[in-house]
Amino acid sequence: MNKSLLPLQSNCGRQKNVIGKEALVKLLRWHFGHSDFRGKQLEAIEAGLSGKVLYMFTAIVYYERVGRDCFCLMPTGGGKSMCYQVPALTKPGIVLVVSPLIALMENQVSTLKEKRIPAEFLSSTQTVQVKNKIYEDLESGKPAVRLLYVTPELIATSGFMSKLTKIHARGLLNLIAIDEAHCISSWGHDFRPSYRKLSSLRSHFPNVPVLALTATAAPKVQKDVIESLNLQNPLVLKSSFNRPNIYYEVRYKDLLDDPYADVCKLLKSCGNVCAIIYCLERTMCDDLAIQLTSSGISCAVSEAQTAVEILLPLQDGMHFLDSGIDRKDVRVVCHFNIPKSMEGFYQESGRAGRDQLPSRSVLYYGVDDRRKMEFILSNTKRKKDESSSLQDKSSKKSLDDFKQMVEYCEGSGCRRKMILENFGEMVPDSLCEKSCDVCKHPNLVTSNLEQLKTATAFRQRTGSSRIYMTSGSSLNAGEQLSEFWNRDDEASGSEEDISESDDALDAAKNAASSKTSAKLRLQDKMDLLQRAEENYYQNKSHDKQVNKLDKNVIPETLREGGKQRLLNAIKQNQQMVNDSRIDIDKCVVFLENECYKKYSKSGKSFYLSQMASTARWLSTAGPMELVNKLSSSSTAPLPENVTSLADCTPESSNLSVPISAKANHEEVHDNAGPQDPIRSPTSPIHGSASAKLPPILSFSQFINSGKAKENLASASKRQSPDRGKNKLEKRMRFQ
Ligand SMILES: Nc1ncnc2c1ncn2[C@@H]1O[C@H](COP(=O)(O)OP(=O)(O)OP(=O)(O)O)[C@@H](O)[C@H]1O
Ligand SMILES: [Mg+2]
Repeated sequence: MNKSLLPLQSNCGRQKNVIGKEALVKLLRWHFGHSDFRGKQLEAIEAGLSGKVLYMFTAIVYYERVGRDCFCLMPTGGGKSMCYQVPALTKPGIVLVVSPLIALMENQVSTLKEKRIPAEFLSSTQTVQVKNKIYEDLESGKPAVRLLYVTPELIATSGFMSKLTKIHARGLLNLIAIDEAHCISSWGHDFRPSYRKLSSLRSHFPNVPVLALTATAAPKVQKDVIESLNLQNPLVLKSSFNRPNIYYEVRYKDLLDDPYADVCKLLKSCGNVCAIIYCLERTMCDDLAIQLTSSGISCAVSEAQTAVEILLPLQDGMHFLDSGIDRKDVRVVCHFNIPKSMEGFYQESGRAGRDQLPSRSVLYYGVDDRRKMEFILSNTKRKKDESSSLQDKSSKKSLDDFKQMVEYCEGSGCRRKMILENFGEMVPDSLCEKSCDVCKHPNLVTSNLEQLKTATAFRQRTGSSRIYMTSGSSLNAGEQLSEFWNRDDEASGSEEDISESDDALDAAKNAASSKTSAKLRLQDKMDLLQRAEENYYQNKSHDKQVNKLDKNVIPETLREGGKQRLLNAIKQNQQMVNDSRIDIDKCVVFLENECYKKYSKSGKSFYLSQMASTARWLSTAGPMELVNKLSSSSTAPLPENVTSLADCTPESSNLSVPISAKANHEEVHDNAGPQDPIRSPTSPIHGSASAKLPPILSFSQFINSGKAKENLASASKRQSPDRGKNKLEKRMRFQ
């Protein structure tokens, strides 16, 4: 059916409730196909349309306003958009919608256009012609557009404000909707400084109702939003935050043999569904992507979001998050690391089941993740406190917020209740109806929590925490690709320097809290880390309770998945693809083998991290960088008989690539001589001889060799004026 706008009321402003409920429901059905309003939608719509209100603007100027300011709190997927889209259909003129994301605006505008509702957005991504056309329409005196989406940045420009003022002067600005209004509050989890500028809207257009919408329920945020937007006597509407169609569950990483495998199993058991996995770091996403791919699950690492996500299945190569597609049928949302706050967790898990069908939220909780996050947050707080004489309220809040998340994971009460109470909603125990793991399997959860306690206590006693290291995610030209750390980082208090050993953690925490220890000497840090590593290896063999030896096995399927990933990374890199000197397959085999050789003893996490870093590096490096890397990695070439990816197993090649230790690089260079590593017959790619290289260093050996080297270097530095050069560009991270 060819829909057109329903006949509109043009007599608004002179009577109370300009357009009645029936007419609004009719509009809803006609344009959006929904049978009735949900939650507080109708009240929010009516607030904006309600009868004339007389306001005193200054001591002597009075003005009339049709409609009332409104603060509307509705859960994710609750239908907030309808609260400003329906009013746009009730009378000529425009509804201005401020939205934080261009992708969101584009998505909503195209959906509205499909429904033949005239909507446009203005953003930096559009051509001048398109923008001019929109402006022409707005200035025409009878604009066709009903919904105009803009960014907060545009509101701050004088050019746009003067255009808006003209529209308003002609009586055509009907409503100002501020979507995701929590972005204005520094208490919120998504603060956007540009939102602060929106406070000017209320004073510029005192008689236009403002509708602030958010799914962030913290009372502090609500107060802050209302004050910052300067809402006048707003109608405050709050819907329940309960998402009855989401089943909440926590899985304990420390009790799982392999959390990666568990995610794969979980997703496979759900069938061919759309899912999102949130991780704390991109490297972990990369690791997961490798695991999922090798398990036959199609996935992609999201580039667009600050939160790193993995999506499946890929639909015609379309990443729905990156393209801003608002999918309603996400069935599973996993958090592979504990989120920073309940607000963030609620928002992200709330992406599941926006179509109201049964869905799952699964949070993988690990004690190590918790410690890492605590360290990051206290370190951030320390830095902020040091750099500002004023107490930083937001960093203290971050720590408190995180505590609530820990309680969610470690508590034995109903998860749903916990979420809702966190948002100030008191609910009866019966509300959950066994739709969280605690209510459904109380005995199992209690036993898991007991085991978790025992395992944690055991590890505390024995100091058997693991140290996970990954390479830095952004490598500058000239930096070496390495799993170890940047020794120059020691004074920076980098958020990435996390110790997992209790000893080391305590020391690191102390470092975070005391000013003097902020300058913790590199030597101390190394000692701590070395001790942690020794503890780890000592205890590993006795660690019968948490037997994780099988974690170190790197199966062939994983290796094949990894090679495929490296191959894809090179293929993304046009320079490499177009360089006829490069034999891509052989490069892939060589690089994967390099990672395998180095990490087959240390474990899967080490291997995956290095593979992920290599893939990232490959996707952007130039051909010469690849040449340099191969030549500096080893003189050991691929055996001549290696012609395919499958040929190159550890047994079939004699590669041993100690790129982690600079000492070895230098030795290798000396042996290799200045050859072109690609063309040379003895190059890693085309060569045939296989040189015996020094053994792979353990972390302790590396440190000791580093110390020896440092002593040598400092002796030579004392003689050389060129101090500060040739620093080891190494970076360490714990995951
Ligand atoms: N009255 C209604 N009846 C049925 N479905 C509705 C109704 N109102 C909205 N919806 C549907 O609910 C879904 C979510 O709507 P919307 O995107 O507006 O939610 P939201 O509150 O803005 O969520 P978020 O916080 O994620 O932005 C959409 O698919 C929408 O079509
Ligand atoms: Mg929305």
